Amino acid sequence: MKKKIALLPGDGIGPEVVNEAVKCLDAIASRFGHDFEYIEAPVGAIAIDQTGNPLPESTLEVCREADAILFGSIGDPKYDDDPTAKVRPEQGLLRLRKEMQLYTNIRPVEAYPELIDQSPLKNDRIAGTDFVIYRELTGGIYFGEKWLSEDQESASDLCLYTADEIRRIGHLAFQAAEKRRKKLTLVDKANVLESSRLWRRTITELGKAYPDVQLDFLFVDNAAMQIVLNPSQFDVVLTENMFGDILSDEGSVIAGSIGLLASASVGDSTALFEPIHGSFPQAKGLNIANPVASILSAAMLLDHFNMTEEALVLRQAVSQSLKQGVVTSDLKSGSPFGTSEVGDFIADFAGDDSASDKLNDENIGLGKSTII
Ligand SMILES: NC(=O)c1ccc[n+]([C@@H]2O[C@H](COP(=O)([O-])OP(=O)(O)OC[C@H]3O[C@@H](n4cnc5c(N)ncnc54)[C@H](O)[C@@H]3O)[C@@H](O)[C@H]2O)c1
Ligand SMILES: CC(C)[C@H](C(=O)O)[C@@H](O)C(=O)O
Ligand SMILES: [Mg+2]
Repeated sequence: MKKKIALLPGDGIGPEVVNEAVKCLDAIASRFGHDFEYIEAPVGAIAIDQTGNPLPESTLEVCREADAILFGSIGDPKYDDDPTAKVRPEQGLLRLRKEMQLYTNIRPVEAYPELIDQSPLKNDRIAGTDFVIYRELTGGIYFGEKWLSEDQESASDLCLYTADEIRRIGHLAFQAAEKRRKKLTLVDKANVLESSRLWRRTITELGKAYPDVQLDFLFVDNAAMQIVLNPSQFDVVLTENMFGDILSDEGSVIAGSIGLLASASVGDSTALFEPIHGSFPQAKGLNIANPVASILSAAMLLDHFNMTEEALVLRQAVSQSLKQGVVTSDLKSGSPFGTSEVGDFIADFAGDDSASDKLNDENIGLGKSTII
């Protein structure tokens, strides 16, 4: 199959981890006879340096014309350390999500059996954890009206949601729950926020069309605690933009590292696949970043292309790297393996039909049980 993939490596470790994901996609393409064409375009700080714009029109055009977007990460300390900067790398990602109407961000969170002993959390608490966060991605406080007073003594970010915005992600989250363990937890702050009460009313109403799905509600402060205390209670977690951002980083502690968590952003046009982590600027160029989140994002991209077997093979290869300890130092202190060695191992395994054909398909979760 011929597919056009927009590559937006971005800043910091973005180019390094995307490079490993592309290695893996190439291995899959040659094994299964696909033709993946990559079109690279700048975004974030590098795009500001080149054009003054964190999301140049030409990049947006490349994304619109692609069958999928593989995104690295954006962000640079020179902007993080300057609160007065008018143009910021993050605006490139936010505008891309908005322009492409990528209103649903899907972030699977799992306790991997291969890594469970290394988790900072107690094994018996996290064993069997397998949930997916459906994070609203184009509304809420991120996109509401912003202002800073002239004397710079007060500032505001408006959190605005419409029922339609809630319904469209709500449908996707209920459909995911129907295909999984039929439980949906809406996380909000309805005891305080009017926008959260709108979420509760709208999702409760929507739930009537999904009678097989058990709908629960949890305040976000309690949810933050439950995610580390008793994460296996969750199946699909539906939440607004900022709560989803925060809870997914927290969820990565269950997996063992934020360098493992992938995501898919879907909506009305070309879907985008990206790790949940940022540009980890301290690691740039050091060959120490974990490429697995980016590689598992590529597996979600394969699922999106309906290349189910290909996605499974790639996840099996990741699983082998974890089993055999071919991991970066975030997972095993002092590990001799860097970003590119881990990527090579996974790509070689995924591309070798004699190796991965022998494996049992069972228990390969790694973000699989999700509709995208
Ligand atoms: N989607 C994105 O592009 C995205 C997401 C989050 C943050 N950011 C940006 O990234 C920059 C840095 O932000 P931050 O330090 O808060 O978050 P970060 O996710 O970049 O890093 C936080 C910590 O997570 C760990 N980590 C992250 N990625 C890893 C990987 N692949 N392998 C191993 N360990 C990894 C490191 O210990 C790191 O110190 C900022 O400019 C921020 O705005 C971008
Ligand atoms: C960089 C930032 C705008 C982004 C977000 O908050 O959505 C990041 O934290 C993420 O999780 O993708
Ligand atoms: Mg985040």
